[in-house]
Amino acid sequence: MSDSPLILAVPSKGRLQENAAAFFARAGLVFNQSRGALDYRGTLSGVPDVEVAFISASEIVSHLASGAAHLGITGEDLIREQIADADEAVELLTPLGFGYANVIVAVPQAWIDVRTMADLDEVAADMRARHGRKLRVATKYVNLTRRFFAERGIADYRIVESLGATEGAPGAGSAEIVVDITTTGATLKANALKIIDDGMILRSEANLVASARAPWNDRARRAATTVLTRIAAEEEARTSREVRAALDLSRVSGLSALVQQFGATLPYGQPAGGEVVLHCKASTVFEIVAGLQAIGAQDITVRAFDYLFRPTNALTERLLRRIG
Ligand SMILES: Nc1ncnc2c1ncn2[C@@H]1O[C@H](COP(=O)(O)OP(=O)(O)OP(=O)(O)O)[C@@H](O)[C@H]1O
Ligand SMILES: O=P(O)(O)OC[C@H]1O[C@H](OP(=O)(O)OP(=O)(O)O)[C@H](O)[C@@H]1O
Ligand SMILES: [Mg+2]
Repeated sequence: MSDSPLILAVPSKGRLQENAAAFFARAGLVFNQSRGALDYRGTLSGVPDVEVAFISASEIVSHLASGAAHLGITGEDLIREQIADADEAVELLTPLGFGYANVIVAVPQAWIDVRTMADLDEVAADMRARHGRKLRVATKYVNLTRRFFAERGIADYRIVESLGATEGAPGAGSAEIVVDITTTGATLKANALKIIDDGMILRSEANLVASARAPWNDRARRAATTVLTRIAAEEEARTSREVRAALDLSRVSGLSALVQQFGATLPYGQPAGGEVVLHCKASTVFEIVAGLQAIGAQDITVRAFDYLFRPTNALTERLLRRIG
């Protein structure tokens, strides 16, 4: 246990699989799945001390909660649903820009007078009073639903646990309303359902998540640092540019002002021999070029990188702060 490897849990199927694999590939992290595509375990090419677990997005959450995995990619919806003390158990290191899904409350379109959670509360009370029945909510997000309804003071309802095709429940007569995830809205539409105006429970996306309960021995820490450093270097590269120019050394004071104004850096020091190399945010590049031209710079080039390794990175810092 004291020198167990880093366990990295990666979605093996479903919506997140392809995006997660592409995300790691961009960071130069390539999986080796020795015994074919169904194999549950793998390694990372050229990164020692990492064991990759290929499991479903929902299993990844269980592994992170128990400490059976150190790092994983999964949806925030599943984290909030499956872990009661999520903020103690895990650290969301960074959102990943894919796997967007909203957890929402939806009712039949035919309920034209029901637009808000307050309207829904009235419907529920009414059903209880007139028919002695509770409003049935079909969902697999049982905990998120209970929390959200309680926060809004709605108590006259009953959850019908659903394991799939949740949106079909009202049509099938097994529930009146649903709580589920939606991305395009196509499934809701196909089932003649509409979202309640203030019925947004959670805006979710895929996250890179660390377990606070995994055995963070030195070997696992070192491996995690390698993985996170590459991920951060890819992200840093994507949002940064290098600008080079020929600059008369008498104009260097103008350069310092420009660097400061746009939060750029001179990573290789003050220009020597008339050549300037600066790094800046991609979004500021043309303003910096204009600024350089204004102080007489010539032959200005702008380049993107594959990776930009800074002395520290936010991902590693966040992990180390959390696991101590
Ligand atoms: N349109 C979407 N529908 C479902 N999940 C989505 C969608 N968009 C993003 N996701 C994210 O992907 C996660 C996993 O969903 P997915 O349906 O791929 O799981 P799964 O592993 O196939 O499990 P299951 O077979 O139970 O659906 C969701 O919890 C959510 O975070
Ligand atoms: O808003 P949309 O873009 O239509 O997507 C939402 C649908 O996608 C998911 O189901 P999935 O296909 O994963 O099937 P499942 O219910 O078996 O998980 C989710 O449970 C919704 O039913
Ligand atoms: Mg699904």
